[in-house]
Amino acid sequence: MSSDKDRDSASSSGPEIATPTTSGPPSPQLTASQQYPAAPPSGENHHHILILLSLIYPATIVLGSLFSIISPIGQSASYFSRKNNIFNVLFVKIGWFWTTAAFLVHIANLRHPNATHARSKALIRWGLATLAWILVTQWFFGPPLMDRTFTGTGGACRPNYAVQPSSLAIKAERASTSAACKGAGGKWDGGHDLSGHAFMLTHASLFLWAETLPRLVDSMWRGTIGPRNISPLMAEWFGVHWFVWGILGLWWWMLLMTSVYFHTWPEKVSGWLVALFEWGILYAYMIPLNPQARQWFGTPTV
Ligand SMILES: CCCCCCCCCCCCCCCC(=O)SCCNC(=O)CCNC(=O)[C@H](O)C(C)(C)COP(=O)(O)O
Ligand SMILES: Nc1ncnc2c1ncn2[C@@H]1O[C@H](COP(=O)(O)O)[C@@H](OP(=O)(O)O)[C@H]1O
Repeated sequence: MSSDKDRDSASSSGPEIATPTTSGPPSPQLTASQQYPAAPPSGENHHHILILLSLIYPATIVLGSLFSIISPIGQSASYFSRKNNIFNVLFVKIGWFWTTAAFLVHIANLRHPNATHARSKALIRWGLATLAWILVTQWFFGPPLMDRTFTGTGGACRPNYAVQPSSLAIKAERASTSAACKGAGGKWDGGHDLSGHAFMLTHASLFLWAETLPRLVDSMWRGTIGPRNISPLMAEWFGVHWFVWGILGLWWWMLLMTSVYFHTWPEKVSGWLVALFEWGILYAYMIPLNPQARQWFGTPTV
């Protein structure tokens, strides 16, 4: 665990400050009535809150999966058990787009004294999260990791000769990705089918929490302990945080629905575990514990 001393010494050579402190200069955009009467939560507090928040996702997978076994509601069809439900089609299926849009709205509104520098570091962190998403779900020097896991554990695209024209059946037989298999009308069958939804929804949520937590905590702190100037605070919630909260809420609900209606236990758990990988290295380990990493990747800020 890094101390605040470490953190300060790392940030003294650059502007990667997690939150404003009483010793640092107040943001020029804050009026006198908005100045901080006491220190807002430190980077170390953010780290602890982030680790606690990350537990929401395995808990959701466990609860959803148990519900699907125990409850008659979980075993019967519902709107959310349909793959073509509007939230799946319009949001989750292009989930990285929505996550990126919410993140961009957040960094466009940073009120850090050196917001340009803070934004460029945030974009580097987004680039790393995007790379992880691409490698797992889109492309890994050919088929993505989730499809390689599937074929590596004995899965394959099985054509249906009874109903498919032979040209399509041959295409299905040769398919090495789930997208190509589906396109050729085959059945992606037999291997460990890591849940792309469990991966993407957890990965995107953890990324958004890590990036926006200092600002969310700071807003909450100013709304309770800090200066009670309600109108700028309301403007902050509705102008900045609404999009992030909306996406985080929707991703949580859709993860619950995936847990209730789709996949096996091991497939959901492996999707969740893979989602922890890049996030865990960057946000749970390197940024809090390694001053050099903070120089390279910056620190999520207000
Ligand atoms: C009102 C305010 C609006 C503010 C708008 C701000 C400006 C927005 C500009 C945003 C630019 C974003 C650029 C982002 C680049 C992208 O990420 S585009 C890629 C979009 N694609 C996806 O998100 C696909 C996500 N889906 C998947 O990965 C998979 O479908 C899945 C979820 C893993 C499931 O796999 P299946 O095989 O389908 O089961
Ligand atoms: N919450 C959810 N709502 C609707 N469909 C979901 C879902 N979670 C998973 N699915 C569907 O279940 C299949 C496997 O998902 P995944 O492997 O990404 O977890 C996918 O079907 P399709 O690929 O036919 O769309 C996906 O759309």
